[in-house]
Amino acid sequence: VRVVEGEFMGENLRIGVVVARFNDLLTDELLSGALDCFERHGVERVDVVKVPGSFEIPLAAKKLAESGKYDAVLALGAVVRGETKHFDLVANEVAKGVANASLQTGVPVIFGVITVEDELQGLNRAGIKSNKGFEYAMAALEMANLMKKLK
Ligand SMILES: O=c1[nH]c(NC[C@H](O)[C@H](O)[C@H](O)CO)c([N+](=O)[O-])c(=O)[nH]1
Repeated sequence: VRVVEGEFMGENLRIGVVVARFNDLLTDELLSGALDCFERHGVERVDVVKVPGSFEIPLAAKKLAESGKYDAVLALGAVVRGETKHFDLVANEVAKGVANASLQTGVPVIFGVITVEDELQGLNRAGIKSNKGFEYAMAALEMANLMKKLK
């Protein structure tokens, strides 16, 4: 049996990050966790693109992916149901948009958008209990390295 999987080395990788400003109390934490992960794995170059909200992530993510300049793109956002009536609309559109950006370009686009009931749940995922940003960055590293093996 031959198992193919991506390692976590960051040397020679170029990663693009798209982060939404909406709920930046949470997304700033996700971003710092992701940047910490990339730095500690020796990623050579990380470019960060900021967008107003999660709904705008797919367009920016697709632009980065189709530029051919990145081995993987990480999408970071926080959709909080809380006061939002169109929580499901935003969350579903972002998930679909991120998946399409990846499939249409052949570049891994990691779905790092936390969808939570309220701010506290968000904070638990953005630093109190764990930092999902770091975890999503690991997925970006693994997929970037895996793609190089599948070429
Ligand atoms: O990233 C988010 N954007 C949100 N809305 C903004 C949306 O992403 C767009 O930026 C906006 O609709 C303009 O296109 C959110 N809510 O509506 O609650 C949210 O929870 N998270």
